[in-house]
Amino acid sequence: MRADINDARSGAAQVTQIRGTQAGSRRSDGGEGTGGSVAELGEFGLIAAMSARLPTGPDVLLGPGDDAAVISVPDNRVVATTDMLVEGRHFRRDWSPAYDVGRKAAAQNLADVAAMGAVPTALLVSFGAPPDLPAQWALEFADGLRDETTAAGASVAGGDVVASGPIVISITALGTLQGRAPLTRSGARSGDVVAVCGRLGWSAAGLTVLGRGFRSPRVVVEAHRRPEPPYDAGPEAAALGASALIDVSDGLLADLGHVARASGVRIDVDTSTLEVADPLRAVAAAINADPLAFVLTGGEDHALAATFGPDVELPERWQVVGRVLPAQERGQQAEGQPRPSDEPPVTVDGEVYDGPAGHDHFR
Ligand SMILES: Nc1ncnc2c1ncn2[C@@H]1O[C@H](COP(=O)(O)OP(=O)(O)OP(=O)(O)O)[C@@H](O)[C@H]1O
Ligand SMILES: Cc1ncc(C[n+]2csc(CCOP(=O)(O)O)c2C)c(N)n1
Ligand SMILES: [Mg+2]
Repeated sequence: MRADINDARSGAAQVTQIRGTQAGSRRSDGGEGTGGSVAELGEFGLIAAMSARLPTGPDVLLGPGDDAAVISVPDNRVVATTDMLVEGRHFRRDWSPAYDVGRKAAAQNLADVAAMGAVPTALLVSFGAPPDLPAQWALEFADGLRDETTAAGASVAGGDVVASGPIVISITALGTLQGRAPLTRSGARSGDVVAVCGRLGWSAAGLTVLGRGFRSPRVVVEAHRRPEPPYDAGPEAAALGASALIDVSDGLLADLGHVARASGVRIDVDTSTLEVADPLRAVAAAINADPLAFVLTGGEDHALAATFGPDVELPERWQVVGRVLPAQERGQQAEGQPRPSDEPPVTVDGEVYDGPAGHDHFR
């Protein structure tokens, strides 16, 4: 067993060596960053150029270069999640630089690991690109991936490249629970409070601005291009004894809906507790909309939303925004009323929210 690990470790060192050599030769023969397309780089040139820019840390025993990676599993369990980004659906090349798409692609996946109360260890990155994509785009994308992954303390263990129509990115993130129990969506209990750590509505406001052909307020455009999930708040929530946890990717109401349904409870959000930052107000005013809609239903900021028992003392960055209520009893329903399972599981100031709760890819 020990010997295997040692073999794998020495293998990883060799791979690093090979990657360094390949990247070096690419650079010296002008294949990288000279304005050529990914087709000119070729499949293996692209892999070499991208992987030379990506980080491998101690959990990756064998990184890019072989048929598969070998990653250590410190506590005998691995947290695994996968997410896609499709050009035109999740990002536009004229709205976001490649570097930011790399950061966002990593962030979206790393946040899902954090949302289990876990710490990310490694990413596997699949990248589909049209052959005429400038190689520089792919390399800057890799730089963004590298920086976000490193900031979260993880590595890129491998991936795949393929020719595609629009750019398609599929990332699998792995993580470790470090001996803790996973924080699922199903543990919320009536009497708990709902608390959020991170920004809400900023990315949606940025998307609105970009969609109307503007580039300001700059802070919301930046927030849309480059989310900043509070990764360490996931394990923190676990340590505080949270009962459920989720990242807000589709919208607060939509994602709290997942928690409420999985837990068999209702949740009421108290809008008086929600911070509506000035840039969100400015965007809403410009389009004659309600800025609260950004906060309640905007996705892609990847804040973490948790439920905690009422007696848990929360650090300042966790803002209590609502409470968990018992599921409505069937017996209380008047005849002809919708069955409890049809009731929206999340209300806003005690009322059913009038409008979509968040993003739905197929609606
Ligand atoms: N094609 C699929 N096959 C199997 N399971 C799937 C598939 N698509 C989604 N799931 C599962 O459904 C659950 C919800 O998926 P979803 O992509 O909505 O995740 P999310 O965490 O809610 O969103 P996000 O990834 O944006 O944070 C996850 O557990 C996911 O693994
Ligand atoms: C060009 C463009 N159009 C629309 C959006 C908005 N958007 C796309 S996916 C998503 C929810 C999370 O997705 P997933 O569930 O896949 O993680 C949102 C809010 C965007 N980012 N870019
Ligand atoms: Mg999620």
